[in-house]
Amino acid sequence: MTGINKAACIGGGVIGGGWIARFLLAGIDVNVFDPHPEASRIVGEVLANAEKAYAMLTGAPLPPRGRLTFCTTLEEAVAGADWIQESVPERLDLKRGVLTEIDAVARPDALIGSSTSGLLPTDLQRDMKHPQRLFVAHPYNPVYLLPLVEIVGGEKTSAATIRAAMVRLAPIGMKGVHIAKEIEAFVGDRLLEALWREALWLIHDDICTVETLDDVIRYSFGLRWAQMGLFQTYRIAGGEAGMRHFLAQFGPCLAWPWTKLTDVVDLDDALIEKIGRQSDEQAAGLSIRELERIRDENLVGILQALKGGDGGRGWGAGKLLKDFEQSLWAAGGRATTSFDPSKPLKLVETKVSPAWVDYNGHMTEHRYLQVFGDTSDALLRLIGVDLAYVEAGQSYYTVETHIRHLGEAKLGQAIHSTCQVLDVDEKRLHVFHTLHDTATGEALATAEHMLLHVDSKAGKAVPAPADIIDKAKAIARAHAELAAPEGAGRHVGQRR
Ligand SMILES: NC(=O)C1=CN([C@@H]2O[C@H](COP(=O)(O)OP(=O)(O)OC[C@H]3O[C@@H](n4cnc5c(N)ncnc54)[C@H](O)[C@@H]3O)[C@@H](O)[C@H]2O)C=CC1
Ligand SMILES: C[N+](C)(C)CC(=O)CC(=O)[O-]
Repeated sequence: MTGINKAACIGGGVIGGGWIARFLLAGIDVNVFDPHPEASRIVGEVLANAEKAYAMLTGAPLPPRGRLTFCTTLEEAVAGADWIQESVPERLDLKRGVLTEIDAVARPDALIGSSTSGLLPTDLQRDMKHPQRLFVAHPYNPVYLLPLVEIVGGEKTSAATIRAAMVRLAPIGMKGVHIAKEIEAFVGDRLLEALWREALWLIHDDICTVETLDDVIRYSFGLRWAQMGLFQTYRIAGGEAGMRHFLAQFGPCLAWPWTKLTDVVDLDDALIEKIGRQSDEQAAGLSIRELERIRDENLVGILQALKGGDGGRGWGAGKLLKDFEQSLWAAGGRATTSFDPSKPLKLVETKVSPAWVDYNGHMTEHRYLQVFGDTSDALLRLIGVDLAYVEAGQSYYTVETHIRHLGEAKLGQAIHSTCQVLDVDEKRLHVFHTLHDTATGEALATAEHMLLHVDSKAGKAVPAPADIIDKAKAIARAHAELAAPEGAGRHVGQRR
């Protein structure tokens, strides 16, 4: 088994809530145990954020959302789960107690991950009867958008557990990295804490305010780090001589008195008050929920930009997103498998993402083509032209497109596309797509395309196989009974 069938989340706060959303939106049923009286409200709010973000992140067909169940005992929550994620507060005694309780009632083959930010798995597994299945699965906030999970084993964790944990992350759109040796705070939080310690000194010593410090990050290396890490960035900074030159030039600076990294600032009342006040000023009245919305929209935009990186192949977290989407398309998800012949096919449902909006405040031109292209792709999958078919050497290429813009699609608006197949022959597929406002049904744009069946290696049009043509013709026959779409056959400059 390489996927998670049922998950249990013990603790449903900031991180537990993020895990719950990640699992549910990947189609996995989740049981939750959290004694907090408002746990279901808090989880509900995180889930609502996650759903908004996913609607903007991807047009790929997500599986039906998993079932969410709040349980009154830990035992009830853990029953039947094959991945149990502990996300209770960061206290060794509390986590040990909870993990030992999980261990006593979990399925023998269940994997048990801890979200701890820095505790050693060896310490966490000390009292467990089956410690071989406990590992650290350290995520990043927001768990539903940031894909990384640091997987760390303790002295008693089995190699099989680590392998099993790693393979189960890809199907939920995450990237596991196995940290070879356990160490407090692993890799990510080691780095973040070094930065955090130095940042607190800079505020303490009145070198800058929290806002200036954040500006220094987000207008410079913060942007770089989303797409290349520290070492690849510095390799480039070494110029043509690369990393070795970089180390020769900047290595000696490490011995200069640049940092206070080894000292820990005293977070006394005065410093807490100073940081709190400056942080309030920086927030300028925005609530945590509003800041989360802005953060999520920005992360969606960055992930989408990275999906188009490296010449469209996708780069880093964007490549991971692209691969995840391909697996969603391959799995079919919500894609139409049977169709109602009395209507055009409804093929793509999505929301207008922040990265799609232009200076006019509405969806920019090329995103229309993107949605219409996705609509053609969905139609092709429906008639059997899927990734395996394309990899085997044949495909359909779009050779002509005419888009009409009839209305405006605004940020966050729910939209969907429909397709009417106008004509099919052995090489050609003539389609008419319409983009609708989902709330009103209003047509926002139409696109008419001619697609040609090609042998990709030979680079020339060839007849499609009979089974593909038969499926396309069955749809075209049904669609021939519908009224011809208004606007079909129009060209630019034509009188209405
Ligand atoms: N907040 C962050 O940025 C990150 C936190 N983490 C780690 O995730 C874990 C959870 O942290 P947060 O979600 O931030 O804390 P949180 O305080 O938001 O949530 C903790 C939740 O655990 C619940 N809880 C307490 N005792 C419990 C018990 N015995 N059984 C079940 N639930 C219980 C609480 O009611 C609360 O809802 C910690 O280990 C933390 O280090 C990891 C990555 C990032
Ligand atoms: C502050 N923190 C140590 C809990 C942060 C993390 O563990 C990871 C993150 O999301 O920054």
